[in-house]
Amino acid sequence: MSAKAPTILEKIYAQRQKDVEAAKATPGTRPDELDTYLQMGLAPPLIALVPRLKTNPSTSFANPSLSLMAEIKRASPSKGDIAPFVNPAKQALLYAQAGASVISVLTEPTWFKGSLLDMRLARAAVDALPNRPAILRKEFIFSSYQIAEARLWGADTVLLIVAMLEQELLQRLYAYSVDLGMEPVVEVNSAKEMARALETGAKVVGVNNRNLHDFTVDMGTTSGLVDMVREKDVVLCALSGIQGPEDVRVYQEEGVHAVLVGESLMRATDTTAFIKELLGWPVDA
Ligand SMILES: O=C(O)c1ccccc1NCC(=O)[C@H](O)[C@H](O)COP(=O)(O)O
Repeated sequence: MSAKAPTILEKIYAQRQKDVEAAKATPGTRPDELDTYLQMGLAPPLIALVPRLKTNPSTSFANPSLSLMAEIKRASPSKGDIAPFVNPAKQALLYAQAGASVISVLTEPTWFKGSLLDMRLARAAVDALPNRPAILRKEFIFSSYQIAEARLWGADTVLLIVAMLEQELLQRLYAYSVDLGMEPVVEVNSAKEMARALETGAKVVGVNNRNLHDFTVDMGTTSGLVDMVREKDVVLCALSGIQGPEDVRVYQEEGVHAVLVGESLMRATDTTAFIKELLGWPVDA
């Protein structure tokens, strides 16, 4: 009997383990060195994710209001190249000026063509803005080392994907991230994963409409999980597959608090106009 072929998530995980081992063995970025930098207070100041997600251009006129997590995505395993030569600093500034509450930066290099430098530049571009957006390290995280890296390179939050992590490790990484001042975005794709996310005490949960094993996108995935958090103090975000205002309107009516948009923003010819149209925000918002 032939062994089952690894899914894309398993392939990414295996490659990232090698990448992290290499970084940990490199003089200058060994784990004890990152710890020392953190203890010396060398990580840049950060902002709190939850309050930032609760402020957005629609706070004054929509109930519930809806925040934007805008992603910088050069490429992806499902689509190949999307915008390989995007300037992450300029893109981050555009997103921030259009009203994004969070800028999500993919830092995985092999399939997404991202890097920690992309994230650092996105942060630098928005750093001096009043009420700047939070910076999310969008990564396949399985080690506290990657969370320490994120903090030192200027993230305000990190992604923890429940499907990749045993509960004990998920809990440990969640606690480590909070210890460093970063409330993570905990990503789920099913009711079972949502229950595990809530068990950690997560305050921000992202439901990924994309199944990371087979790439299928089901926009009803988020809708199907709204009731699990309706009475809870949890910010619920819909991730992936969002292409137009109709997708967003449905989520907003269902009580979703934020949407994370990657590809359709990267392909927009007028990013600012597209954001306003997508979120139903006035042009001058
Ligand atoms: O985007 C992919 O093809 C992908 C495949 C396997 C694992 C993760 C993947 N994407 C990461 C994301 O979660 C998305 O970049 C993000 O939610 C934005 O999605 P979209 O708006 O559909 O670009």
